[in-house]
Amino acid sequence: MVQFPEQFRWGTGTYSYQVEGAAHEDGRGESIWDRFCATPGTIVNNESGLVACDHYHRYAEDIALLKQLGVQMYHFSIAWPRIMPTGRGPVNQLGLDFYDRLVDALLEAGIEPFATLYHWDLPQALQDELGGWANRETAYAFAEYVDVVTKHFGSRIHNWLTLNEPAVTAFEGHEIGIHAPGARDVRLAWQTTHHFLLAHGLAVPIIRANGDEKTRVGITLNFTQLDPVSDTPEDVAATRFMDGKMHRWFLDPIFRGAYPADVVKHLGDYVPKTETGDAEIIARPLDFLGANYYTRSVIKHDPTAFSEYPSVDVEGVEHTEMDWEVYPRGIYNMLTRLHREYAVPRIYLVENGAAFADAVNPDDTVDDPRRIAYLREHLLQVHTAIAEGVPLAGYSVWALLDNFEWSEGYRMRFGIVYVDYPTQKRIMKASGHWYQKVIASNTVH
Ligand SMILES: OC[C@@H]1[C@@H](O)[C@H](O)[C@@H](O)c2nc(CNc3ccccc3)cn21
Repeated sequence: MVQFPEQFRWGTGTYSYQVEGAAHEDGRGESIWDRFCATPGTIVNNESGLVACDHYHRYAEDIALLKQLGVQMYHFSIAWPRIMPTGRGPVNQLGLDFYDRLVDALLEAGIEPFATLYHWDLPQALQDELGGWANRETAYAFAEYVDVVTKHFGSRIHNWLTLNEPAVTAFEGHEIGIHAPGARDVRLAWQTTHHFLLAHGLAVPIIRANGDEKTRVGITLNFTQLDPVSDTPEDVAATRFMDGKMHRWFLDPIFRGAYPADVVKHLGDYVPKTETGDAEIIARPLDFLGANYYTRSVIKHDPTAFSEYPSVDVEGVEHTEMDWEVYPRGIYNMLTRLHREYAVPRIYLVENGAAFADAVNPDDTVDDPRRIAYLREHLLQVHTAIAEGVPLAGYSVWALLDNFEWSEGYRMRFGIVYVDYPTQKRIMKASGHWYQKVIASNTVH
């Protein structure tokens, strides 16, 4: 049994496009994910977030679940297309009204809102008019949106995350093409990474100016344990590059003020175009780093690869429904690395969780022992990292609810609460009851 620190905060989360639904309600504009999902063949079963978990209408019921769990914090994202339906200019009051209801209900329940300003749902109008994140202008449009939102919520929301996982939305969305907007252009993908980082840096002083003495700002980056399939120089170099692409390309400009030289060298003339002053904007000091961890990837050299090296399957070890290896030691490695190499002032673990094939029993219960085991093993590693001095302030399990899992649609269930989509009925899974006890006792057995 391990005891977590007195002030350690426990949470969970959801994100706008994955749970809200109400895609055409109350003035919400189209997002690039609406457009992407409408393109046949992009999403399993051609599903979309049009209805999702109907959280837009059922948020009070979902907050009651948060209260039942006993969480102290709740991660959610604000949908830019609800606030500014065309991405710039006119503000949609009904969009602000929804998040007013959500935030006020959270505060009423004694739950700290942790708001992410961008979780991949760019207004489609900006994709049409500017080319989306390929255009530097979109970073400035993001800053305008951030100003509107933080002016409105700055006295009630004190923990802000500018972006969720710029690496994932940059490369899955613009290089691999399995996320919105579905581009497959290496040069464009790397250029978007710079515009995401610029957007982040532009947002930081705006959030502070519109907040108060309790306002804290961060960004959420995703981390995967990366190991070479062998110790050959080629496999080691391929792994080092992928660590650069997925991790150091974002950590270094934010915490060290410059892109990592080895990646810049590798990219050659594919390196993003930047402007004087960008580096200083991107490196504006943060109060905390949000970190997501799920799994390990074992990387193999490929002589034809340039920007993406392949990973190999690891046989004989547990995998989740996403075919992600269960590798708890990786969360310890990630946390201690951030502390050792980047001296991050404070860290929140924003997402950690697993998709398993959950099913409802005849008595309306859901047994998910594999998820309990996954969470327990990762939390034990988290505890070891904290005991070694990592300034981890809180942990949030992904996710509160089963939800729209991007290109996988609804077949992947990450929730500690089961969602029966045809009826929208919520059922707390065994992992939810287990997590409730972890929070109440602040211990993991
Ligand atoms: O896939 C589970 C969650 C997803 O639902 C969240 O919206 C997103 O923030 C999230 N990020 C990761 C980590 N990495 C990742 C890698 C490749 C594709 C998608 C996500 C997992 N997840």
